[in-house]
Amino acid sequence: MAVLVTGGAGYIGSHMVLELLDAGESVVVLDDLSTGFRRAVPAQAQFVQGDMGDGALVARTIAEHGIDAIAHFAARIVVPESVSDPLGYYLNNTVKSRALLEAAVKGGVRHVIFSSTAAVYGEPSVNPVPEDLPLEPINPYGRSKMMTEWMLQDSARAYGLTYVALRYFNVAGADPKGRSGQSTPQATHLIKVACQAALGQRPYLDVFGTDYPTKDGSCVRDYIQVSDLARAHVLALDHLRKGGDSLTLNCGYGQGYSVLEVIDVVKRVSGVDFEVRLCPRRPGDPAALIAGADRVREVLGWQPRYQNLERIVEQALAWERSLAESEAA
Ligand SMILES: NC(=O)c1ccc[n+]([C@@H]2O[C@H](COP(=O)([O-])OP(=O)(O)OC[C@H]3O[C@@H](n4cnc5c(N)ncnc54)[C@H](O)[C@@H]3O)[C@@H](O)[C@H]2O)c1
Ligand SMILES: O=c1ccn([C@@H]2O[C@H](COP(=O)(O)OP(=O)(O)O[C@H]3O[C@H](CO)[C@@H](O)[C@H](O)[C@H]3O)[C@@H](O)[C@H]2O)c(=O)[nH]1
Repeated sequence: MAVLVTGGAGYIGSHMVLELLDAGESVVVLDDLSTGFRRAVPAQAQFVQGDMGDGALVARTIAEHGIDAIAHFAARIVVPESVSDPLGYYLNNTVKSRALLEAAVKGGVRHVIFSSTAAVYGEPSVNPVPEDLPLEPINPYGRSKMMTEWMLQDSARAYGLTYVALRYFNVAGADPKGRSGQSTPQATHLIKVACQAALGQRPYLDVFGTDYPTKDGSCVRDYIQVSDLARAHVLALDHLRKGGDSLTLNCGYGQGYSVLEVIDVVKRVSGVDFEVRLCPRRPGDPAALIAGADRVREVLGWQPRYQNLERIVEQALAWERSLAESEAA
């Protein structure tokens, strides 16, 4: 038995690969390296370079490696890009997920763990957001993910596979042992960008919006540490392999931090008072997104290990330093 990790050369997928290897699993990574990195895949994992939409390649990979479960991370993930290129997003995230699922069903794969997102909720009417809130995504990225959730639901009913859809809130930090982290040079994620500003790799940091109806006017988000998140996937896989039902679970800590609070923590932890510019709102940003986070703990017995923003920022800073050192070498 082996687990196929699509997008395993990317930020979150590479942490899942580490978590699976640490748990003694056989791992095969399928990644087209469009935003991922070959060096992010550890030597103990098998690597197949290719497109998850290539049904013949996926079928061959499933058969050759005896795949019983797929952890499906591969996607395009930049919300504003999905607004300017919706068909590109529906192709990669929805149409190619359909091809992957078809090959999985035909190849007898029993379980799928899917990377969904808080973006399926759009502008939620309540916070913390419960999983059963009606889905009203406000951009093509969120819709492309919602449709894949629907395909999974329908496929589970029709073909008997089981799945866990995990709706991530804001993912941050890096492997505590320094083996992986967020490597995308043009990443737009707040904690990454703030760490780059602290290390002098960016001249300043923009705060997008200071007039939101929140505690200090900036947006509030629930930041979950990436290895904690990967651990939830491993528990989800155990749950399915033991015969558990299909599930949809939020992944967050249930704790919100404003953009200005995050910046304060990055300044304090780094000891650098970098320049911050107050800017107009960024289109498409909901004011607040906090996970209703009880279900994942109750159903999977998930216990976070790194629920501490200072610690998450320390990991992100350490990773940025190591990236800078490896680029300089
Ligand atoms: N980063 C976040 O805060 C966040 C939040 C919610 C959900 N997610 C979801 O988590 C998953 C992983 O995101 P990430 O932050 O690690 O992004 P990432 O860009 O680092 O990783 C995506 C990986 O998928 C690969 N890929 C893309 N299209 C592919 C294709 N057609 N075939 C094969 N490989 C392909 C890329 O090369 C990359 O390695 C995505 O599904 C994303 O939607 C991320
Ligand atoms: O330079 C920056 C970058 C971000 N922000 C703000 O910081 C917050 C968080 O932004 P970001 O880190 O870009 O994450 P989100 O836009 O919240 O989206 C993330 O979290 C979503 C789920 O909550 C996922 O679906 C997305 O893939 C993932 O990028 C938002 O209010 C941004 O406006 C700034 O003010 N300045």
